[in-house]
Amino acid sequence: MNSVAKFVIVMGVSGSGKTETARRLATATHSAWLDADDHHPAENVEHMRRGLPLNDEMRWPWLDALCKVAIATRNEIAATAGNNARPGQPTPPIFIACSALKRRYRDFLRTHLGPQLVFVFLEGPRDLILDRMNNRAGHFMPSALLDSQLGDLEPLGPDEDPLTVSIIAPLDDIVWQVLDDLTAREAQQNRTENSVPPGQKSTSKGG
Ligand SMILES: Nc1ncnc2c1ncn2[C@@H]1O[C@H](COP(=O)(O)OP(=O)(O)OP(=O)(O)O)[C@@H](O)[C@H]1O
Ligand SMILES: O=C(O)[C@H](O)[C@@H](O)[C@H](O)[C@H](O)CO
Repeated sequence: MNSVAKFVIVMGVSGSGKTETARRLATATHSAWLDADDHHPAENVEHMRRGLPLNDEMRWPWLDALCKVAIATRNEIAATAGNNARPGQPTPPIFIACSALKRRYRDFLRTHLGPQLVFVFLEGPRDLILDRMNNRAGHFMPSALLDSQLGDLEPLGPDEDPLTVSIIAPLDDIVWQVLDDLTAREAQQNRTENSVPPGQKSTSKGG
């Protein structure tokens, strides 16, 4: 499948379905996935557990740690793929569940993870998200923090090559919408590359 993206970040507020979506995307493509929640410093998790929203200062070290893990994972996969060399077989992207609420966080992720990064924004009504948060068990994030999450949220702008998906749809539909879009991006990239005269081909596509 798609090789335009090295990383696909599933973003949105708490409870919008990032974890489930990223996990299912990875299963469908036999790829890896990461949950950004696993890379918060312990103080951040404790802060949220107590019902307090994170601020920028608390989010920067977390995003930095996440980038390091994402790059290490990508390198590990590339090394393994190299050992099993299957020529012409592109490496699927790593799927990452990460809130990435603000534009400046996404710019940081772009700077550190490179341009082959696609953001998928899970968009939905507050009441539906609240309901899903209240009905899931064993998560540290209190639903009382949803409004601060919505307050911080800066949806993808038109210049961010946005892929926005409604979370009203069942998870399987969301997964297929994302995969269809990634495939379309891949086809578009191939068309663009094939329209470039030989000798001037872009080298930006990598594995
Ligand atoms: N499209 C959907 N239809 C039905 N249930 C969903 C859908 N998306 C997510 N859910 C359910 O909603 C709950 C919240 O989803 P999930 O934990 O994946 O959200 P999240 O964005 O990762 O939240 P957090 O950032 O707090 O970890 C889960 O119980 C999940 O199974
Ligand atoms: O940016 C943030 O405020 C945090 O990442 C939160 O989004 C939580 O980590 C997550 O939503 C809870 O699971």
